[in-house]
Formats: sequence, C-alpha cells, structure tokens
Amino acid sequence: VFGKMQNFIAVKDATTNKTYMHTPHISGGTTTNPNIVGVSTYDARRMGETPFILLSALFGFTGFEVETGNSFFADPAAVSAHTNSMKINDYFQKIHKRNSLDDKGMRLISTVHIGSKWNNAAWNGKQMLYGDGDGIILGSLAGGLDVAGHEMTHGVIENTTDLIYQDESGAINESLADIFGAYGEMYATGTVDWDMGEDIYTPNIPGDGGLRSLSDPTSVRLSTTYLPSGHYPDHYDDRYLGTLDRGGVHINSSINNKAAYLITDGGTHYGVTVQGIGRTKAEKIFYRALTLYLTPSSGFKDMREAAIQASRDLYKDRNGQPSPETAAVIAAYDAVGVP
Ligand SMILES: CCC(=O)Oc1c(C)cccc1C(=O)O
Ligand SMILES: [Ca+2]
Ligand SMILES: [Zn+2]
Repeated sequence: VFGKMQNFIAVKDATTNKTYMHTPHISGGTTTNPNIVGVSTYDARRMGETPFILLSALFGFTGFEVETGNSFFADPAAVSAHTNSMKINDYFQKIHKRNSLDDKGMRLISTVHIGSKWNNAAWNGKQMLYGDGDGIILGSLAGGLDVAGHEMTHGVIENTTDLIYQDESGAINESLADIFGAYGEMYATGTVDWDMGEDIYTPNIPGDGGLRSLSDPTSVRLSTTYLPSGHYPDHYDDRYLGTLDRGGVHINSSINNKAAYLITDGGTHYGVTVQGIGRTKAEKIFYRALTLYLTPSSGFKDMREAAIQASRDLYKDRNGQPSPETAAVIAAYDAVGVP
C-alpha cells in the first residue's frame, strides 16, 4: 500500500506488478454476502483518445500507473472519477439490486486525462473514459456525477438490451443514459436536478445549465458538435432526421428525456397534462423496461410500449382502468407525440 486517503488505497498488483488506485468497495448485497466491487482508476497522462481506445481494445490497456505517494491522490479528476463510480454503483445496487454494470460484480475501471482538451467522456465497452475538457465549453468531465452515471449506464445497457447506437434505438440508448445519469445523481445528492453535466458545463459561466436539460430540452441550444443551429427537440414531430451524430442519437434522446421528466415530476406539455408519479416509481418502470422489454432495435414506439408494459407489471390496472402510474406513462408519451 503506497498511500492512504479516505478509503482509497494505491495497491501494487502482484501479478502485473502495476500500481493503480483501487478500492474494494462494499456495496449492496446482504450482510452475510456483501457485494465487493473493485474500483480502479488510472491516469492516461493525456494520451490521445484514439490510441488509448485502440490499445484498450487490443491489449486491455487501462492507462498508466498511478503516481506513488500523494501526488495521485491530489488529482481531483482521478478522485472524482473514483468516487463517482462508487456512488453510481451504489445507486444500481441499492435501487435496482444490480451488482455492478454486468450484474456479476465487474470491476469499475475509469481512466482520466484522456487526450488533450478532450470535450468528451465515453464508455468504450469495458470502462469509463474522461477527458479534461477545453476549460471553456467543458471542464474536467470526471467532475460530473451525472456524467459518470451516463457513461456507466451505457455499460448497463451494453450488458442488457445493447440498444443499437444509431437512429431511434441510439436515441433511446442515449436517453436512458441521461435518465439513469440524472436519477443516479439525484439519488446520491438528494437534490432535484434535471440538467446533464451542469457541474462541468462552461466552467467560467455559473448557473447556465448543462449540456442538455431533461425538464426543458428546448432551453438548450444544440452545440456545434451536432447541428450549427436549433435547439434540442421535446416532441417527436420535431425529431432530427439527418445523418449527423449517428442519426441524432444525442439530439432525439431529448424527446424520451422529456417523457421521463413528465412521468416523474408531471406537467402539461403541448396541452397534455401528466400527473407525476415520483422518481422512486419512474426509475423502476424504466429499469424494468430496459432489462425486460426493450430489444437492440427498439425505437420510440417500442420504448412507449415497454414502459407501459413495465408499469402494468409493477402497478396493476384496477377494474380495467390503468393505474395512476400507467396513466402517467401513457399521457407522457402522448404529450411528446410518440404514438
Ligand atoms: C452527459 C455525458 C455525455 O454526454 O458524454 C458525452 C460527451 C460529453 C460527448 C460525446 C459523447 C458523450 C456520450 O457519452 O454519449
Ligand atoms: Ca445533473
Ligand atoms: Zn452517451
């Protein structure tokens, strides 16, 4: 053990003789059989994202060894990535009884300082990756708890329905990553927050929201990454039908995000009123829909049907009438124009 801060330890892995930041995190499970999920964080030392992703895919490369002594622990990006992955893991363990991203207790691996001014975070099929941001549009992305939730949900999706990352199924993939990123953050912080990435978005401009808004998608301009102009859509009739962004996966996700917001908090949208049912019910409906009813090619209509079926399973109809929970799901998808 090279150093100890809070419950972080840097360990020398006897087999690989590598040192990295590792925590045997006890989370969920039962008193007699706690789930111990390994959490490990590495430093890419600004290696480019392309070579990193290639080396990761070819050789399982995870980054460079952690600095021994205290310098590593002083690295806010590393500490944030590490603690955020534990918090989101706790959310899936406690709320959804899921033992890590694969439900088999897989190690949670993060690598920070990927690339140079990289305004991205990603799930590369094996682990979470975080850029440092350019300091203007984005700050260090590891600083966003909802960002970690988003990336880790990509891991959950890949280990469950594995929604095809293109067009409508890709938008549902992206939306569920935002939805569970938001739910996970709200669970961990205990505060209501429907913005994505607000903690890392435009670090020099306080209070200007995040990359996306689930409560009011159209309040956020589409960044130049996707379209030169316009706002995120909040109705199916306004969906993006072009080829940018793999068919708008980060654009049309906002339509389903709005539905999730309405189901949770309620509201009137394009004249349709939804009675919210709260996060603790809404998150169960979406998790059941994801793990039981969606398929890799599921689009918006399938998402609507999956959420209604999941709700019917959890909150039974009464004398032929939908429960308030199912009524909220139906009204929310009507409100965003998903038939
Ligand atoms: C909220 C997390 C997020 O959106 O991460 C991405 C960023 C910042 C850029 C490009 C792709 C992603 C992603 O994970 O989809
Ligand atoms: Ca947030
Ligand atoms: Zn994503």
